[in-house]
Amino acid sequence: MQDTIYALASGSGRAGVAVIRLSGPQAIEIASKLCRSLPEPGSHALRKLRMVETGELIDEALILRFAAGASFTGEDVVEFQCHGSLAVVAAMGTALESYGARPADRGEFTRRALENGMLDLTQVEGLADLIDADTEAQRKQAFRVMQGNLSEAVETWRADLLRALALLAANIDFADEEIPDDLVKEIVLRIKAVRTGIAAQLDGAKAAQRIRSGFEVAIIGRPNAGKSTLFNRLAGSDAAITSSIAGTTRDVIEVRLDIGGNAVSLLDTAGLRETEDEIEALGVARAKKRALEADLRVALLEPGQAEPDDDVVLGADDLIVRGKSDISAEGTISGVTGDGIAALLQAISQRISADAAESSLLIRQRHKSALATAVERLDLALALCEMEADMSDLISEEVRLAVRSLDVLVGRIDVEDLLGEIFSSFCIGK
Ligand SMILES: Nc1nc2c(ncn2[C@@H]2O[C@H](COP(=O)(O)OP(=O)(O)OP(=O)(O)O)[C@@H](O)[C@H]2O)c(=O)[nH]1
Ligand SMILES: [K+]
Ligand SMILES: [Mg+2]
Repeated sequence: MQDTIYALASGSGRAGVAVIRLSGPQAIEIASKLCRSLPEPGSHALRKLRMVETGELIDEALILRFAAGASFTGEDVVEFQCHGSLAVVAAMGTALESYGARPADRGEFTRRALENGMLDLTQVEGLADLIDADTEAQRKQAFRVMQGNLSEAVETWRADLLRALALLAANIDFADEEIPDDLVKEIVLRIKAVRTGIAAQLDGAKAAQRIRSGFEVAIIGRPNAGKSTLFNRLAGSDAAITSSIAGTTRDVIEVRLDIGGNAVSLLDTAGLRETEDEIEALGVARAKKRALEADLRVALLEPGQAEPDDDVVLGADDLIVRGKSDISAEGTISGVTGDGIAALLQAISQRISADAAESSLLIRQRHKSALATAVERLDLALALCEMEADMSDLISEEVRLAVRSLDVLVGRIDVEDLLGEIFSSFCIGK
């Protein structure tokens, strides 16, 4: 029999209310000892909680009871909304353990939800992201995946491919006879439709992962252009050292910001120039590399500089700003006075939002890999469909392998290998 597990599901420390969740085959029995009569499944009631042997009162709590099959884990679940003191939570733990429950491991409630089919693997990943969400875009994206939007898409593709397989099986039954054209056409149409749907998701994978991990924005320019000063102004802190000595910044310095509802990693970089200084040269190399990899570059020009140098090639979307507007007539921005900062943030926000709008539901690298494999298989299948000879057997095999990739994606197969990694990021009580 499964253990019955409990954990504090709300944040730890002093609070108005502490939510303690109890789940497992003995949940009802254990909870009944503490509060004599439980509310009906699917309802709640206020109850005094006491130790059955001594009659000692622990707390008065709101009890929520969920029926097996209609709870988060799929098991019998009782939630106690107690007073949120450390002492009440500790006393509840002692009581629950004395009646046979044990503390839950990290992510154990969610693992049970997965095992009981309440969530699939992508939904678990969406849930993990929702709990970690800092920005509005992260929340929206995680919520969609947790709700099962990716699962639904996968199930639709899977059903279409299974239908294609059924048609192929019928095709094989025609053996040496002429294969009906219509049948081949329908098989090809179905495979193509699925391929198109998957490809659209793959197109948005990069943006989806950027929403999750943050868009990188690199400030670049000549030494002493005022990059670090601008960086500190945008970051709202003194994260980077600034000075009048050219070549002050060496390492890439990074701060996390929320710009217009998107997570951004803002990068300060070494001033770009030819230099004899070995360490500064390393810094310049790093600056170039990170600037090229970044999603957006902000080229800061020094007074008198007509256009950006070509150390780092800029794209059409990259931003060019003229610095030190407090001492230079052509300047548009000043890290010292804050002039033009709002407009720069607005421009960054606009570009990132445009990228973010392209995002799909593929919030993990493994989603992308699984679907890329599926597309490869479908492309092979489609190439085989073009052949003169009857390739039904080989086509079926490729389609089956594509279905297999979809099954891996939602965790229908090969799930065990992934669980450790996925649940290690969960907190206790989830
Ligand atoms: N007047 C004025 N001075 C500025 C402004 N921004 C930076 N400075 C000055 O310019 C000098 C260089 O500033 P930094 O922010 O260190 O420049 P940097 O581009 O990071 O320099 P490196 O890291 O050496 O490449 C310092 O003396 C700053 O005080 C500005 O907007 N206006
Ligand atoms: K400097
Ligand atoms: Mg600097």
